[in-house]
Amino acid sequence: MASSSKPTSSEPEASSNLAKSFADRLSFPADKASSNGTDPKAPAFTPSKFNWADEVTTPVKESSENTGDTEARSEAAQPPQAQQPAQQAQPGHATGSSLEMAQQDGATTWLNGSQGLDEPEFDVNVKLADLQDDPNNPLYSVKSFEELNLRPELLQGLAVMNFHKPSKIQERALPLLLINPAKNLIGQSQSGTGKTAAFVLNMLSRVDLSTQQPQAIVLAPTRELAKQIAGVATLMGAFLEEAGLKVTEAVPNPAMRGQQYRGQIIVGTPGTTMDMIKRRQLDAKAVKVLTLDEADNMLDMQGMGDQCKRVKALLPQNVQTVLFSATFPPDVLRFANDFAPRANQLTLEVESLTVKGIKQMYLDCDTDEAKYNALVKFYGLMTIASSIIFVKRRDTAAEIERRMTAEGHRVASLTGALEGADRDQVFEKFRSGEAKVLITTNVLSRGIDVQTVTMVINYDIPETFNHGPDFETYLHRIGRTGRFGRTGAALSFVHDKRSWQNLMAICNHFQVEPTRLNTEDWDHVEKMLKQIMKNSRNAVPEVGMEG
Ligand SMILES: Nc1ncnc2c1ncn2[C@@H]1O[C@H](COP(=O)(O)OP(=O)(O)OP(=O)(O)O)[C@@H](O)[C@H]1O
Repeated sequence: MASSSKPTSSEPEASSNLAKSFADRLSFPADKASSNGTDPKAPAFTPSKFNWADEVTTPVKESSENTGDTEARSEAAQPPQAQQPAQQAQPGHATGSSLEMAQQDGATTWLNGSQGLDEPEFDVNVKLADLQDDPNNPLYSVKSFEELNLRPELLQGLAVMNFHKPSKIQERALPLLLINPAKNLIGQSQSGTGKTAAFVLNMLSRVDLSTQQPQAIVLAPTRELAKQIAGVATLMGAFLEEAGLKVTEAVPNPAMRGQQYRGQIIVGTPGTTMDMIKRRQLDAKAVKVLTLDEADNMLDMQGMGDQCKRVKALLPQNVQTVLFSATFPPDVLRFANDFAPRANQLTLEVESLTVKGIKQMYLDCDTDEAKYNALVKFYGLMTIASSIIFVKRRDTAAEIERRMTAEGHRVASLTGALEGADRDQVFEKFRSGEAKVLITTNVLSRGIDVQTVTMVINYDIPETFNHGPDFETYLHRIGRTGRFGRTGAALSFVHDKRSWQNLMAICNHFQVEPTRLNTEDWDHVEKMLKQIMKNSRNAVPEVGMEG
């Protein structure tokens, strides 16, 4: 539901007005004197579990290295290891097994195919095919992949993945990407709408398979996301393997020390990719496509912008530059235009950015410690298929992991404190379903595509460095659920004036009105959650896109 007021800045005064206007509408004190679920006088909590997992959405896939723990940013601490998630194909020599996987053992659901949808109890009105028939939906498509003159082997790959029709971003971006002579593209589309397939198909269409010299490079902010993209390219190109297709990861990996990086498609993090080119382990002379996924994050000069610029400077001048993200804040968009000059652009208005299938809620707590109690109550209330808890700091992640494990929950925690092999292992534990709850920092806020995720929790509201609201991170975090037309829920915890103001500023920015869950009455919370999920499943998402 869109609010009528226009988004404003994160300045304290603007925020407190916002908070007040929300408070008026939601009967909630703007100064957050706060009511609460930790109140000893609150009605006794009786956990009559309902099974969220049964009721909500679907299957599994893959993952992401980056951004922001509080203590450490980014890719810096990413040593080695190339362990692949059990279900993910081994880039470079993947295809036989990936195809087998695609054809048996429920792999089609893992491959996200539209026919692989395992419809939840309330999901009667939300069928992927229906969503792709709605012109207002970002998944809408009237055209077919066949019309794009793709290599026949790619059509076979798409069919195996159960990609029957292109989504709106694919339908619009692909003709622009595939045009000859190649043109640069800046593409924006909501989270979970299929941007990966768009840029992967472009690369797979352009590479010359008679040589294994690198010809296309994708840069992603995290180890996990690079691996995920490599997995998609390998699967989509499975039928080209015989013709010589090789997809190679450029993430920290001791096994590659001194080795040559071969393969037409290289998917890596910017630091490793740059190092490999500089050390001449990666011959970039023939590279004709450079793609940046999560491009606004990648071009952020406080983050990886410098590394990306340096990689680009090492490539041939006429390289096709392709930038994709769900978010392009205006200042980054200007920078993106310098990085990808004269690019065709597909962008969205800010009010179109949220995925309507994601129900947004918040819980009000008295103190930081009260948030933990509320978290535990919340998890006691229902069984959630898979969920991600986003926190600001590594030590918070470790503490929640310790306490939830002690309470018998199957949790995993992945922060920048972990390195290569350990990261892969923890993430695989979550992706495979062995751990139902992933506790993480912003390191995994972007790009991860694990379809069983039905709930995202903002234990800490995402903040910028100066403690203002971080709009983009919020959007990417909640976008870990509600993938490709599925429904999901996002629950944000507020506990003081700043967290409250930041959340309200974020909601106003994206013109959404979050539902307040009243922690004074957990039975009521349970009823509301049931109702919310039921309604969100019956709602048909409506989002437009500018051409
Ligand atoms: N045409 C299609 N038909 C069916 N499923 C698709 C299609 N295109 C993409 N998907 C599936 O949709 C899911 C989301 O796709 P993807 O990860 O590319 O989203 P995204 O737009 O890159 O999201 P984010 O902004 O979060 O990175 C994936 O599981 C993918 O396999």
